[in-house]
Amino acid sequence: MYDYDLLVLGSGPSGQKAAIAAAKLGRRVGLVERRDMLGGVCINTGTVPSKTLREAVLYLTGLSQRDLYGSSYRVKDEITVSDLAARTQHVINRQTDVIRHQLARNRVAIITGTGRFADAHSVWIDGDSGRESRITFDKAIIAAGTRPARPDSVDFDDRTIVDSDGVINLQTVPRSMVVVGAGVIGMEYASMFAALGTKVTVVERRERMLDFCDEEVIESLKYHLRDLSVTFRFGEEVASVEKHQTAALCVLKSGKKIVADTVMYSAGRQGQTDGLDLAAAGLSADRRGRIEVDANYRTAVENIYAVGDVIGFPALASTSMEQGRLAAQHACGEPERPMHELQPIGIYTIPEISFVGKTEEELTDSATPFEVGIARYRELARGQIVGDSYGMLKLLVSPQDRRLLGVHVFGTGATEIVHIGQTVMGCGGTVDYLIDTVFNYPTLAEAYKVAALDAANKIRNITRLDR
Ligand SMILES: Cc1cc2nc3c(=O)[nH]c(=O)nc-3n(C[C@H](O)[C@H](O)[C@H](O)COP(=O)(O)OP(=O)(O)OC[C@H]3O[C@@H](n4cnc5c(N)ncnc54)[C@H](O)[C@@H]3O)c2cc1C
Ligand SMILES: NC(=O)c1ccc[n+]([C@@H]2O[C@H](COP(=O)([O-])OP(=O)(O)OC[C@H]3O[C@@H](n4cnc5c(N)ncnc54)[C@H](O)[C@@H]3O)[C@@H](O)[C@H]2O)c1
Repeated sequence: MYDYDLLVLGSGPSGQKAAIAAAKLGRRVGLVERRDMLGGVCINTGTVPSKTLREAVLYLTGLSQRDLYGSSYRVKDEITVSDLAARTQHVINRQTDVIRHQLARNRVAIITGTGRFADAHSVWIDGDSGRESRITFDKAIIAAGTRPARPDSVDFDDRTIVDSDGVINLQTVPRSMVVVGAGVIGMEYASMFAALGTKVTVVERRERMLDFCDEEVIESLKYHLRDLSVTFRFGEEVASVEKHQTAALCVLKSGKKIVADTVMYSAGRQGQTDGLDLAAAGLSADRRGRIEVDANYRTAVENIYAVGDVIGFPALASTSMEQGRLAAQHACGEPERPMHELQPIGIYTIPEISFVGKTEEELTDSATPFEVGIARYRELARGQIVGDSYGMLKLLVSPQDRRLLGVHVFGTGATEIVHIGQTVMGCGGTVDYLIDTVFNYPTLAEAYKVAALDAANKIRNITRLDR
């Protein structure tokens, strides 16, 4: 008999949910994780620390209250790294505790150490004691996640030249910072440091940033960040980053040089598969360390699954959890429904962005007619109360069957209220539901009614002429 019915490698969102789902189905489950990494990248270095840091920044800088109390309003004048770190560490500790208890009460055995395949039914565990132990399993789920990519041309020292793991351990709030890569990670941190008063320069190889989002929303984000003194260098590639005595020097391919106290390199991530000895199990990974899977998250080896960031796009905590649960259900022979195709995106820049469904650009490219309905927070009582004068909600509506095709939100609570639109869309609802329903007042959710009426009015005007 095998030691475990199911062995999960990695305790990030996908690994946790996989382990608990299998345990609920009565399987004997083991979960392998390195020391001090319970909860994965998500809890320890990625999602949760960055989102906690953002809350601390928003609170201490008083940024979100300045519309109400004036541009000099601050909760604390000199914000130190320890002010920020205290809150982050508190949340990490609490969340780690929650995960440990959840796993324990579901009788998932936590095996501390680094796993690598011995063959397709066993792994070696290196538990730091100098001796490896061997564990056997019937089925395995690889949930090993990713780490920041670290090119040789960048002189990382984890003090002045950091990646997104190192940025949460900076010793001081830098006066100036270059952010390499305007992806989600780059833009979230660029927002936070700009809010703290750091002079941020963002260097991005492409001509645009976050091009999967609504263009108007990204224009608004750029406007807000420029207002916080952020400089954008689009269409520019970083050739190398050099460490000097007191600062770092960023050399661009165009010949430009930028000096900054800190450089944060956030230009992509790499699957953590190099230490797994995949070949021993009959598996392989691509150049970026990713493992290929089928629609059931099964790898090329029948009893081994892979989930989360290690399988690539969309590489989000939100989707990873679902992948883990679904893979475990499949591995346990339990019937399951596929993940709903409508998946939200939440980007925690300052201000935040969230959307679900199509963008205007996608609809135009596919020659799908749509009408736009807009609500501006400054016209909502709740928008005035919270002091958000820039927020907006945009609905993309089909003039043919009146269904919602996309929901785009920018500003306070965007990542929360997007789910109202997602639910309507997911249940096949139309703009008429939003018109006919009653919303609490005063709320930001009321934006849905305002935008729905706006879209319906425009559709009516066109239909009248078009008869
Ligand atoms: C800065 C940042 C911010 C982010 N913000 C968001 C966000 O706001 N929303 C969102 O949805 N997503 C966000 N993400 C993405 C999110 O963190 C990931 O999608 C998610 O953590 C992936 O989960 P996972 O299950 O693949 O494992 P991960 O969280 O990547 O964890 C993998 C774990 O596997 C362990 N492991 C690896 N190899 C082995 C081995 N051989 N033996 C034992 N253990 C091993 C590692 O130690 C690690 O703990 C962010 C990511 C970063 C970096
Ligand atoms: N809120 C969220 O959901 C959230 C937050 C953070 C991260 N994440 C996830 O984490 C993953 C990684 O994010 P990321 O931002 O590191 O990667 P990314 O690949 O999305 O972005 C990297 C950016 O860097 C640019 N780039 C690459 N090399 C460059 C160079 N030499 N010079 C200038 N620009 C360069 C690329 O063009 C790209 O735009 C993503 O999958 C993302 O979805 C999600």
